[in-house]
Amino acid sequence: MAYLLEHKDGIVTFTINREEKRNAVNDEVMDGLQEAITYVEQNNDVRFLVVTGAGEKSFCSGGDLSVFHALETEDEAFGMLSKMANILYKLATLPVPTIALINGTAVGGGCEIATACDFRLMASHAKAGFIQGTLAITSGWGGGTYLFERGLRHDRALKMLVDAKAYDAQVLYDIGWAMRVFEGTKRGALADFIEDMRKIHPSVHQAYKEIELRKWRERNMYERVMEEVRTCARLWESEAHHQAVNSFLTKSKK
Ligand SMILES: CC[C@@H](C(=O)O)C(=O)SCCNC(=O)CCNC(=O)[C@H](O)C(C)(C)COP(=O)(O)OP(=O)(O)OC[C@H]1O[C@@H](n2cnc3c(N)ncnc32)[C@H](O)[C@@H]1OP(=O)(O)O
Repeated sequence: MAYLLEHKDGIVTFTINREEKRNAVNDEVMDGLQEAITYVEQNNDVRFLVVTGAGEKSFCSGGDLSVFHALETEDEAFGMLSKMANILYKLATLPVPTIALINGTAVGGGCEIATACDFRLMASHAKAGFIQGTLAITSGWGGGTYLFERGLRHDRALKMLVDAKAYDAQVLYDIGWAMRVFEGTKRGALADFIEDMRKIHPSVHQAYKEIELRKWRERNMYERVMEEVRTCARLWESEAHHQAVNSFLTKSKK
């Protein structure tokens, strides 16, 4: 199974379960994340949604290039990108707090998933970055748009995007992208992080999230996310992008 879904003590945990592919996202993972979101929407006893990856090496390495390299044109790319962008928009606008429990490398779309969550807790050995630029594309699942809304200084957010490289956890904490850097188990880090929040009535959490979401609606977040998708789709069909993906896939096979 490409993902695991668990509901325990009010916490729904969605785990991308493709360690051998560094938890890359394929259609099954996308559908699983949608399933997790629908479950949270329909069950009032869910207090938190946690997204994480199996193992210790990777949180998520972004879109599965071995599958999505088959998408050649702008229209083909738009189909895949907008599917995940819509799912991440639902994740980002859930009424319960969402937590990216970053157990290992989070790059490309993996960094976008983490940015769509309210909070990012990072293992000290983990790295994260919007490395899409190395593939001659921009972020395409809405992550760039969320990044500019996450309260980081504008120059730091922009630098993350244009550097297109993975940063250490401590750097990401220093610039305000990661809220905590943890040693030890992710279960322990999560329990510690939600200890105070747990004591607060869920209606209060929902009310605060609604304040933030009202601001997002006023700022046309959904339309901006879809514009990001279109931009990425346009770059996707370039020769530079297809060459960069081929070069990654060929290197992997050696
Ligand atoms: C499509 C949407 C777009 C977006 O909108 O954001 C994207 O997400 S683009 C995808 C961006 N992601 C990448 O470019 C990441 C590529 N992967 C890596 O850079 C590295 O694999 C890693 C994540 C830094 C991990 O490095 P390492 O620990 O050294 O592992 P390997 O490189 O040896 O990988 C092991 C295994 O996994 C396969 N793999 C890794 N990432 C992907 C991926 N994104 N898609 C498909 N397959 C992936 C890799 O090919 C290896 O496979 P084998 O050679 O068969 O063992």
